[in-house]
Amino acid sequence: MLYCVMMDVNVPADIDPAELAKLREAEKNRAIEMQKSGKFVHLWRVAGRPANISIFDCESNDELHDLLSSLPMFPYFSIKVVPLAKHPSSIK
Ligand SMILES: O=C(O)C[C@H]1C=CC(=O)O1
Repeated sequence: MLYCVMMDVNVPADIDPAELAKLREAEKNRAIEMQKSGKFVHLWRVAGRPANISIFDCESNDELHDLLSSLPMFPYFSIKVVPLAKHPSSIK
C-alpha cells in the first residue's frame, strides 16, 4: 500500500548544536537504510520550509507507524499521512 507522508520538522530552538548534529546524522543514516529497503520510495524537501513530503510503500498501517517511529527525529515531527488508492483515470 502506498502512503503520502507529510512531515513538519519542529526542532526546539534551544537544542544543543552538537546533539542536533548527531541527531541529523543518525536521521540521514536511517532514512538511507529505509530507502534502500524499498519501503521509503520518495523523499522530497518542501521548498522554503523545514518540511518534507515522502511516499512509503508498506504492508500495513502498523508497518508504516513502525518505520516512521524508527526515525531518530520522530519526536520532533508533526506528521500527516494520506493513504493512496488507485485513481480510475491513471494509466500506471
Ligand atoms: O526532512 C527532514 O529534515 C527530516 C527527515 C526525514 C527524513 C530525513 O532524512 O530527514
